[in-house]
Amino acid sequence: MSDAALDPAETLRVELGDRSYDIAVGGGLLAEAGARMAPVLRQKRAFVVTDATVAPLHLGRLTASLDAAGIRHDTHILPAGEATKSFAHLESLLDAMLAAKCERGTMIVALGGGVIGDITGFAASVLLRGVDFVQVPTTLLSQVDSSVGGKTGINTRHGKNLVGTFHQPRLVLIDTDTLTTLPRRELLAGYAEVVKYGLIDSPGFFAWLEETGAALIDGDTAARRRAILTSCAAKARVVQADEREGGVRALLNLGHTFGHALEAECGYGETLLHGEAVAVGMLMAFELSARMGLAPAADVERLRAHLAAVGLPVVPPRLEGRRMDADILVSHMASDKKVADGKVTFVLAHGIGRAFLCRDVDPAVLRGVVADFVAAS
Ligand SMILES: O=C(O)C(=O)C[C@@H](O)[C@H](O)[C@H](O)COP(=O)(O)O
Repeated sequence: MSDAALDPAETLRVELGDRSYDIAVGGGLLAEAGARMAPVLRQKRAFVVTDATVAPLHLGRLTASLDAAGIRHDTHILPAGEATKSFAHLESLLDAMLAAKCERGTMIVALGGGVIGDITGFAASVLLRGVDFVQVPTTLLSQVDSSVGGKTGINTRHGKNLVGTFHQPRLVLIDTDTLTTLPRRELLAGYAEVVKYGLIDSPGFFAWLEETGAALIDGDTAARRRAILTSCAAKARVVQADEREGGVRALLNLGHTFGHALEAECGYGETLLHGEAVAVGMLMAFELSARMGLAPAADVERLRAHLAAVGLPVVPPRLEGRRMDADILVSHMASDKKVADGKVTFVLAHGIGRAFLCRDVDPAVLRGVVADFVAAS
């Protein structure tokens, strides 16, 4: 069933003063993209960025809608995958935008998953000192998380997303029908970020996911839409309260300090997808909380059981048959953006739905948690 068979698209608003924008969620929205973008265009011109996987699936519908709305457009296709979030691809993308003679009024459109949204948003934020962009996320992960909130960036050899900007989109257009072509592994990776919102401050949502998660993953369109709307609303609330991560926004990073360390060790390839790393990372954060006497062990087991039940990883992968090195993983955490005065701020939890920030993690307990997860791999 297409999501279009449900109610018409629903719209949320991210209130950020003159940087406010709508998030439209519904089935069939790609076909309406041109008309929906029209009110936020400064000129009838767009530059669409996508990747080699998404282009054959969805680019035609988007460009047809731009044609129908009389919006002239260029397109640029990047390779698919996390490795695309690099200085080299940023340079080639900016070069293509300049070669196409993009102007300050040209709308940059990111059509794809988190990688495309992050690098395209970054390019838009520096092109001609900043131009507008629209997020058209096509993966569950980008629909529930990365397309909202204005974090853009690329990875460097020092770590994940270490170079980037805050640059809010002018519109987020979520066509839930794009999930029908998403490989199950990608869908699951995005589902990890959905679970994250339950863990942060919504135990009722987590309980609903325990009931509904499997059906959602198997294709229940109403459940998918509800999960996307709930996640985007939760993210919008946090971003409105703390746009540039001076405090509470760091809660959205639950699982990411561990997750980014795992991704760095895996080399940003197909070995471990971002959402998979976040799944393992969230469990590590809960285990650390429990070992510090801050969270009930029963909640750690509840989280482990749910992640395993839907098919997400609960231990780090092996690399070419070998276990990762716990000390190297801990050393990656020193590059976390939440480091202040040389100390990492961790997102821990007093239990499901009760995340908080903690600056006082005992290094020996942390090392023990990482070592035990690695040993279980
Ligand atoms: O939007 C945020 O803030 C988040 O932390 C959401 C994360 O899920 C997302 O992966 C984000 O890109 C990570 O940000 P980073 O600052 O840790 O690179």
